[in-house]
Amino acid sequence: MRLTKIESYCLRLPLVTPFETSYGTLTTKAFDLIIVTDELGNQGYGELLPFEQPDYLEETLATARIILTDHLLPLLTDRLIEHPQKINDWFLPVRGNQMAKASIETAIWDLYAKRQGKSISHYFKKTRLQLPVGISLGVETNLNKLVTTVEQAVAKGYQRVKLKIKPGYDIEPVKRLRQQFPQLPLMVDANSAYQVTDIPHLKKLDAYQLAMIEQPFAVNDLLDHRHLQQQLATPICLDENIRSLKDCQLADQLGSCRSINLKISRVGGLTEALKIVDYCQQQQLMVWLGGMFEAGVGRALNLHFASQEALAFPGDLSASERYFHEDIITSPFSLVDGFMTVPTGLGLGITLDWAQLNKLGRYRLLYQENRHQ
Ligand SMILES: O=C(O)CCC(=O)c1ccccc1C(=O)O
Ligand SMILES: [Mg+2]
Repeated sequence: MRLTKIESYCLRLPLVTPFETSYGTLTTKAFDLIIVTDELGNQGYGELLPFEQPDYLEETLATARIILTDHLLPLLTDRLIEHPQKINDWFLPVRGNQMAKASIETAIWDLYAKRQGKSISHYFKKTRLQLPVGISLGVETNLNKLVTTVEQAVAKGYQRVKLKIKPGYDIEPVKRLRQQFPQLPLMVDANSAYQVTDIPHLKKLDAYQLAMIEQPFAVNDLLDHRHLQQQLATPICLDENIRSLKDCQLADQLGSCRSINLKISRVGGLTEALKIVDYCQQQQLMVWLGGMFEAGVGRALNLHFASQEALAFPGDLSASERYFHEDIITSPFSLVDGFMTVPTGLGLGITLDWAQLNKLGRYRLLYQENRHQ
């Protein structure tokens, strides 16, 4: 197949509740919807997901837009695409910038699946149609409010709770939640807020039967994580550290973690994400799906991907209404009786809400084939 047109809609969706992490507070999710069209008129969709600030990872939405238009699209637009698995290799001249790569790679996977008359799940192993999911909660220093929020999440059917922590807000909220919810699958995420000198303090978390502690140390620090894992009974989960299969192998073989938070965008797309799932299965390393405040298109992809039996632990995969007042697809995803349903239909199995896109988005034509060449 050939790409004849590449378009984007720049969007800014205000969050229903501001989300505080160890590094700052997010009030609006800005992202681009990428739309690719082939010579038969089929379309594929992907989300460009970096945050506006370089605080979670180095990439920002602005840098990713430049990488995409100036460096990635020229590697793609004149080529015949036989299979989306090839795209990662074509992108090798561009170092890093995984989220820019993933936006277009995932859009092409969607296009490819539609062209073949298949659901995207067709390309994954052992998928389910209904998924138990988890919720990721920001810092809430009023512990009574925190307990109420968790009660509400549990009542809605979320089956696992992740709490953001930071120095000065860690043991107390965890202790309180454990007292109130003795059986709840609970975990914490520090987003790199701690240092190796905090190890004695972090070891206190072992007392609360946490499912895991996510990314306590710096984004590129496998040695300190290894050091901590050797002294900690609770599994360490890596998020920011893992950008590729190689990163995953290195972390695993060093003993820096026992679990991987896999985000399709953070590892450069579906092809690499699928390789990571295979590796984790072979090595019996736990792997589960994380989130980037995806809107309907990214969330659909996440649902399909997380439906693989290999990702048994409930992901950061909440209903759309928990993040946004309005979405960009016609049937935003909801939680029913504690489960989310994977869409059926071709490709991602969703329908874009064009009225919403035109109302909320700023249109850009990124590429159009010149037929007269
Ligand atoms: O619900 C989600 O989409 C994931 C929430 C989350 O924890 C998160 C959100 C934004 C940036 C980083 C992270 C993270 O997993 O560290
Ligand atoms: Mg994380």
